[in-house]
Amino acid sequence: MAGNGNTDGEFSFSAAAARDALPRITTEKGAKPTTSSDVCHDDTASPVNFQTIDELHSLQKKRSAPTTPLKEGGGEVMGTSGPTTPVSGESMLQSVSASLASLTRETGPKVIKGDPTSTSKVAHVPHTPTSVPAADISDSALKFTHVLHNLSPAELYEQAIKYEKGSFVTSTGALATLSGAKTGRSPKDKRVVKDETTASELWWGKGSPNIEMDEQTFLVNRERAVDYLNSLDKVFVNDQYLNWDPENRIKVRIVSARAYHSLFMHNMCIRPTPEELENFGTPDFTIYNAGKFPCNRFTHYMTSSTSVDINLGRREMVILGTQYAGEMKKGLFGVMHYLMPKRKILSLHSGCNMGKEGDVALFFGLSGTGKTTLSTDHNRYLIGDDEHCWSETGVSNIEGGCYAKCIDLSREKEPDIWNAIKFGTVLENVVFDEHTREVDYKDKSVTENTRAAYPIEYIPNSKIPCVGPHPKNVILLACDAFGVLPPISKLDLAQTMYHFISGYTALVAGTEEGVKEPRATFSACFGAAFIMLHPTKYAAMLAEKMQAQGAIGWLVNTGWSGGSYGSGSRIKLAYTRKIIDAIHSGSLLNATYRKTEIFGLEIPNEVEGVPSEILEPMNAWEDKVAYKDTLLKLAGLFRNNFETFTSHKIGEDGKLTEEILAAGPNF
Ligand SMILES: Nc1ncnc2c1ncn2[C@@H]1O[C@H](COP(=O)(O)OP(=O)(O)O)[C@@H](O)[C@H]1O
Ligand SMILES: C=C(OP(=O)(O)O)C(=O)O
Ligand SMILES: [Ca+2]
Ligand SMILES: [Mn+2]
Repeated sequence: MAGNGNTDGEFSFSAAAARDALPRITTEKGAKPTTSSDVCHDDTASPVNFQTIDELHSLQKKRSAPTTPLKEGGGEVMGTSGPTTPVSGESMLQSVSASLASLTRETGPKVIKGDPTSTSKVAHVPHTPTSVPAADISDSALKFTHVLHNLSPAELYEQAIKYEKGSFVTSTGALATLSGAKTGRSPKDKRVVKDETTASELWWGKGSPNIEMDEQTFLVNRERAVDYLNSLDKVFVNDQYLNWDPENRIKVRIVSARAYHSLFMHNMCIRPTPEELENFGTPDFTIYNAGKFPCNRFTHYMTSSTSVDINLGRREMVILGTQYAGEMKKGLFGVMHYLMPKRKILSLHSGCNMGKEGDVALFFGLSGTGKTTLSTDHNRYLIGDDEHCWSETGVSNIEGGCYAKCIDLSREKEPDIWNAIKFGTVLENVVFDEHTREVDYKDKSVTENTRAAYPIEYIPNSKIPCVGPHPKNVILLACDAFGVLPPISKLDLAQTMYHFISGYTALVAGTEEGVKEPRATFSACFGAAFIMLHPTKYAAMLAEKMQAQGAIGWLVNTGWSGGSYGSGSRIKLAYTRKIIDAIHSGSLLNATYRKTEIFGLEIPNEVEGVPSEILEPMNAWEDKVAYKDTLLKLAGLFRNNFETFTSHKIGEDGKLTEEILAAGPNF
C-alpha cells in the first residue's frame, strides 16, 4: 500500500494561519515554496519501476510460455472505419470551438467532426468569420482540429488500440492502458486560483490541499494546454453530468488528447442519453487535459513539469504533465466540494450502499481502506463507491462509475468487481500475458496502484438512479497498520466527529523490502486532498445531518490485527464483511459492549461469524507490552494531529465542540 505519503502524519492549521500565511511560490533557485509536510497527502502514486518509456512498455507484457505460438508483427487493427457521433450538430461543434478558443487570439479553432483518417464525408463548422487581416493568419489558424465527441466505448477502443501505444484488449474484453510516468495523483502539483472570492471562501495555508496560483498564471497554463490540444489532429470531447440528484446536476465537458481519457471519463461520469446530449448546451465546468504535455517550469508557481490547476471563477481546470486519469475524477470532486456546500449539500469522500429495506450506509475512508470493496456488496444495492452528496432529501452519487484497486484482486473475494472487468472497462497499468492477454493481478511491475474504471451498471445490483434516502449508518474505515484499533467499535456523535476530523489511516510504506514501520496519515474529513473549505465546515454539516437523522457512527479497522505490519496480519476481508453485515442488519445495536482504555471505544463482545478473540485488539497481540507501547504511540499521533483543531468551533453548538475535543484518546 504505497504512497499515502505523509511520513509523520502531522499537519496543522489554525484560524490565524488561514489567509495570509501561505508562502509565495517562486521558481527561484533555493526557494522552498512548500515543504512536503505542508501539503496534505493522499497520493496514490507508488514508486515507479521504470526509467524510460521503452522500459515502461516492456513491463506491461509478460512472456508467454515458450510453447505458445506467437504471431509476428501484431498490434495493427484492420478495417476500422471512422467513428461517428450521435449528435448531428453544428451547435456542438460551435460550442467545442468556443471551448477551445485561444484567449489571446479570441477565436475558436476550426473544428471538424470525426476521425482525421476517416474517408467518410464529415460536416465541419467553418472558422468563426473574423475581420483579422490576412497577414495575421498563423499556421495554426489554417488547420482543422478533428473533434471526437462522446464516442462510444467501441470507437474509443479502436482509437486507443490504433494510436495509443500500450493499449490492448485483455482476455475478458477490458481495455488495458498505460498512464505513463505518473501512476497516481500528484497532490503537490495541485494549484487553485486565489482571487477576491476564493481568498476568503477557501481553506488556505498549512495542511490545506489548496496551494495558490494567480489568475494570470492560470491563463498562461490554460493557453499552453489549449494551444497544445489545438495543435493536434484530433481531440476527444466528453459532455457528461455529475450528481444523480437531478436538481443539483452539473454539466461537465472534458477535452483531452487520449482515447484512454475519454473512455475513463465516459465510465466515471454520468452518461447523458442521446436526447440529453442533443440539448446539452453550455457546460458548467470544463477540463482541458493536455496529458503528457508538460507545464513550463519557469512559470510562476510551478515547481515541477506537472500542474493540475483549478479556477473556480472561470469554472475550468487545466491538466499539464500527467496522464493519470484519476486526476480528472478527483479534480471534479474538489469542485463539487466547493459548489455543493454553497447549496447546503454535504459532499462526502465515501462509498454508499443500500439494503433491501432501504437502509443506507456510508463508508468513509482514505485510499486503500475499503470504500470500494465494502460498498460493493452482493447482498446490497450499490449507490456508489467513492463520491457522494447528502442533501435535504437523502444521498446521491456524484459519479456514474467506480474506480477499483486491482492489486491482488481475486474472483473469490471480490466477485462483483472481478466480473465488472469486461468490455468497456479501462484497466490501468496492469500486467498481462502477451499471448493470452490474461491479467496477472498480483503483478506490481508497473505500479502497485493498478486500477479498473467501469460504469456503475457493471455491478449487477447497482441502484440506478444512484440515489437513496438518508443514511442510517456512517462507517469510518481506517486501515490501521499499527494493529491497535479494534476491528469494530460503536461511536457516539462526538467520537464520530473526532474521528471524521482526524481522518486517520496507517498503511505500510510500500513495496520496498524491509519497511516495517507503518505510516500514519491524518487527512481531515477522510479526504483533505479534495476539500475546498475548512474541514470544520464539513464536520458541522455532518454532525447536523447525523443528529437530525439519528444516524449511528462506527469505526472499522480494515488493517492489522495481532501485531503491527510485520508481526500481525491484515484482518481477513471475510471477517470485515461479517462485521459490516452486523452493522447493516442492526444486530450490533443489541450487542453488549465494553470500553477500551485510552481511545475509549465501545467494542462488542460478540459479532456473528467473527472470532471473539480478535474483537479486543490486546487479546490478539502476544506481546502485551508492545501492544501498549504501540497504542500509546498512536494515541500520541492522534493528539498531536488534533491540536490544530482545538481553536475551532464546530457548528453553532459550543457544547458539541467541547464534547468532540474530549472524544479523543485519554492518557
Ligand atoms: N479486511 C479488509 N477490508 C477491506 N479491504 C481489504 C481487507 N483486506 C484486504 N483488503 C483489500 O484492501 C483494498 C481496499 O481497497 P479499496 O476498497 O479500493 O479502497 P478505497 O476504495 O477506500 O480506496 C482492496 O484491494 C481489498 O481487497
Ligand atoms: C481514485 C482515488 O480514490 P480511492 O483511492 O479512494 O479509491 C484516488 O485517491 O485517486
Ligand atoms: Ca483517495
Ligand atoms: Mn475506491
